[in-house]
Amino acid sequence: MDMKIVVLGAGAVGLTIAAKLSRVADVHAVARKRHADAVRERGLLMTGIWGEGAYRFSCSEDLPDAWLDADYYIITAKSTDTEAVCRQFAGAIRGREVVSLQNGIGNEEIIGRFTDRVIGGMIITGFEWRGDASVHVSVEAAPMKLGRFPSGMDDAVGRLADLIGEAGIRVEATGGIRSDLWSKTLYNCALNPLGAVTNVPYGALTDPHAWAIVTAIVREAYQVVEAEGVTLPWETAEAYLEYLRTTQLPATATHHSSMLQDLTLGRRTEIDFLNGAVADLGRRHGIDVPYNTCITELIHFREQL
Ligand SMILES: NC(=O)C1=CN([C@@H]2O[C@H](COP(=O)(O)OP(=O)(O)OC[C@H]3O[C@@H](n4cnc5c(N)ncnc54)[C@H](OP(=O)(O)O)[C@@H]3O)[C@@H](O)[C@H]2O)C=CC1
Ligand SMILES: CC(C)(CO)C(=O)C(=O)O
Repeated sequence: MDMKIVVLGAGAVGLTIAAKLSRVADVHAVARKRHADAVRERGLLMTGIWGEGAYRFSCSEDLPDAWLDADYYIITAKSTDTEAVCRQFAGAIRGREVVSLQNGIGNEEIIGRFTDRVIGGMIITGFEWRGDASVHVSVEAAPMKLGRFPSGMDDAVGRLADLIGEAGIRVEATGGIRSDLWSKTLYNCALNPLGAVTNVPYGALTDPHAWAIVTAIVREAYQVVEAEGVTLPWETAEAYLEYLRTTQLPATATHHSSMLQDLTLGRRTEIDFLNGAVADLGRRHGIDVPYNTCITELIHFREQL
């Protein structure tokens, strides 16, 4: 019997993941009406590095009863909507395997208030809207990571990773997902708000003036990660900055951060789950976090303009 997967809050990331998974599993995506209508009429249109095509799968604004026994519920709404999505589908996700495939720090903790089976996910691939239910997959810096939150490995994580791999997506299961979530958060904290306030793609941030700010943001965040007891693959902030500049940045140099896209569309950003979370935790640990505090305030100011 095929595995049953439900994607909740399916937008650029969620509809594309649903499309790929629909080739190897039974999939239902909960999306906004205009996307759901388009998926039903002509399928999700995908272009870019994950291949081209029209993918048909079950998609609606609600969660039909037939999907209340899904094996996995994957949340791909913006972090700002995690709480609302969990509340809306609380009856369905209680006691179920729920995966967060979102950016930032705090989503898994929110989901953990609604189910005791939380899987953390980290994805470092670019998904851009090209129209209703039409997504371009632009860049990819590393395989997706999946792991039991806050730590550990088990069969449920392994089975999901195998399925996602079968669907043709690069993925690795890990026993230390918090490390991956923080690694991605460092990347987003370093690049997203600065790219958003200056209206440039990531690649432009290697300019020495911009890089000085990136460096300060990362150094503060590094102290916070250490205080949180999370071990990252790089021993020091400087080692991470070198990896960011020479490996991660070139792979995504042309990308305009999702935060810039949010500001352009007049939407709330995920800043409180990125630099805002770093600033909050820093204050709790007694660490000075002026750069993360400043860039968080700046983004909140821009959100209102
Ligand atoms: N885009 C990217 O390249 C990447 C994004 N990410 C992360 O993945 C997450 C998702 O990003 P992305 O896909 O770009 O975001 P999108 O805004 O494209 O997708 C989220 C979708 O969920 C919808 N939604 C929210 N609540 C509900 C609900 N209750 N019922 C139905 N639909 C709902 C939103 O609708 P509405 O807008 O109307 O509220 C939106 O269409 C974020 O955390 C992001 O940071 C991670 C890696 C890459
Ligand atoms: C660069 C990218 C697309 C990588 O996942 C990202 O995280 C973002 O724009 O916020």
